[in-house]
Amino acid sequence: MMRAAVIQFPGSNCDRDMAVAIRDITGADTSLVWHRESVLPSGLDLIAIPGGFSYGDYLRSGAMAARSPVMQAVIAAAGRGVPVLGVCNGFQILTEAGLLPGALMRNAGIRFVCRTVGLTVENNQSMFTSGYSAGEKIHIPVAHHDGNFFADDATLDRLEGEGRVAFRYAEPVNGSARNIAGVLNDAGNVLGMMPHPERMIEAMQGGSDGRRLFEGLIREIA
Ligand SMILES: NC(=O)CC[C@H](N)C(=O)O
Repeated sequence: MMRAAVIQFPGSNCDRDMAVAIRDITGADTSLVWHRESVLPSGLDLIAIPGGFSYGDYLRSGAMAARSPVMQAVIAAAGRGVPVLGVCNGFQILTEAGLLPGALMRNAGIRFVCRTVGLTVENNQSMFTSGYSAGEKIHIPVAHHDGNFFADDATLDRLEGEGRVAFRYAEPVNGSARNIAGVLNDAGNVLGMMPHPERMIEAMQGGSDGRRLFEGLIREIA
């Protein structure tokens, strides 16, 4: 059976939603792991870093969480090829931990943005995006004040050239460079994205475009 872990930090608030999505869609044996742990459950097939307001977003969103003991284990697992999915605050934590390039700055419009946005699937060849077709337009909610992705032009060119832009906003949402909403690491086993796929897994939530990320992932991992 597939095994997954969802990491919890003080101030995480999407941890249970993420665990429910993973359990319901993939059937994985999913544990919640507190940030003070320095050892992860063995044999993990997926690590999820959920959304929220770790450490109250003080200093910079994700900066303190990135220095939690558990992140050393997450970095080691990512290095071994274990898939790591970071959503929203999770994306911020992954950039702060150096697992993904760039930074998430304050939204260009200063305000918190909380609404369902259109995304285009830029690369459907990754283990996280194989449930979509290339160029497909999907709808997934965002809820953040620091979603404005920044990287220097050389890094952005490299990300685009290597197919590491997984998702792009269909229209400007937060000032993100080149409307980037989600990026992959070099090896393709780490994805960070600001939109919340775990909040769009059944009709009751307004759609199921997020569900297909997890469905694609289970097929890739199984
Ligand atoms: N939903 C979230 O994960 C919020 C992320 C972060 N605290 C922000 O507002 O930018």
